[in-house]
Amino acid sequence: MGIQCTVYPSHDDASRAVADCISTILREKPTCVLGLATGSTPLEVYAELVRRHHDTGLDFAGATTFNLDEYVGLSPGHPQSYAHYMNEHLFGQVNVDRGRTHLPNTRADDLGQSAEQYEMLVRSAGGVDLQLLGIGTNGHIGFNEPGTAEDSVTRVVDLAASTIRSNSRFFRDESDVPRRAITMGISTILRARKIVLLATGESKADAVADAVTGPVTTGNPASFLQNHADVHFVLDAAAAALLPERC
Ligand SMILES: O=P(O)(O)OC[C@H]1O[C@](O)(CO)[C@@H](O)[C@@H]1O
Repeated sequence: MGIQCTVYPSHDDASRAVADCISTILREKPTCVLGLATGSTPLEVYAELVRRHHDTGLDFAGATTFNLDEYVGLSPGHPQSYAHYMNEHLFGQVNVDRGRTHLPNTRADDLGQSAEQYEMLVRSAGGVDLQLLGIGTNGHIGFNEPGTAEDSVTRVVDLAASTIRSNSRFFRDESDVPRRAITMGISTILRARKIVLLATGESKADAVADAVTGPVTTGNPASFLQNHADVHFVLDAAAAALLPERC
C-alpha cells in the first residue's frame, strides 16, 4: 500500500504521462472501463488522447466510461456542465460509443435514486479498470469534500464553500455556481483496479503532501487513496514541492 509519486518538470509532461497510462490500457484491454475526471487539470490529457486518436488510431470503440461527478441544476448543454465538458474535450472528438459513456443523471426527479442507479451501473459494468482523478485544493476527489467517510458511495452532495469559490472562475459570478452535485463516493473510487491522480500547480501542493504523507483522515479525502494497492500520483514540480525527497 502507499501512494507512488512521479514528478515531471511541467504540466504538459505530466499530462503526456497520464495519456500514456490511458493509451496503454486502451491497447491492452480494448473493452476497458475508464473512470474519468473533469476540471482544468486533465484538459491537456484529453487533448493528447484526441491527438493520438487522429495521429495513431488510438481506438476508443470498445471502451466504457464513467465520469466521477456532475453538477445538479445545469442542463447537459450548459457550457459548464461536465456532460458538455466531456463532449467538447473528448467524446465528440474520438470514436467512443456514446451509448457506453456515462455521467450521473442530475436531471432526474429523484436524485437519490439516480445516484443509487449510477453506483449500480458502475458495478454492473464490472468495475473501473483505470480511474483518473484530479484533486481539489482542499483534498477533494470527485466532489467528496472534507468530512466524507471512506465507505461513502455515489450520492447527492453539497459543495464546500471553498470549492464553490474555486470553481467560480468558470462561471460569470460565484452565485451561478451550483451548490450540489452527484458524485461517486470514496468507496466507489477505491474499487477501481488502478487509480491515477494528476495534480499540477502550486495551489495543489498542500493537498498533495497531506494526501501522500499525512494521516488517512476525512479531513483530506484524497488521503484515503493510501488504502488502495495501485495508486499513482502524477505531478508537476510545483504540485510536488512540499513532498519529501523520497515518497
Ligand atoms: O482540475 P481543477 O480545475 O483544479 O479541479 C480539481 C478538482 O475539482 C473538481 O473540478 C471539482 O471541483 C474536480 O472535478 C477536479 O478533480
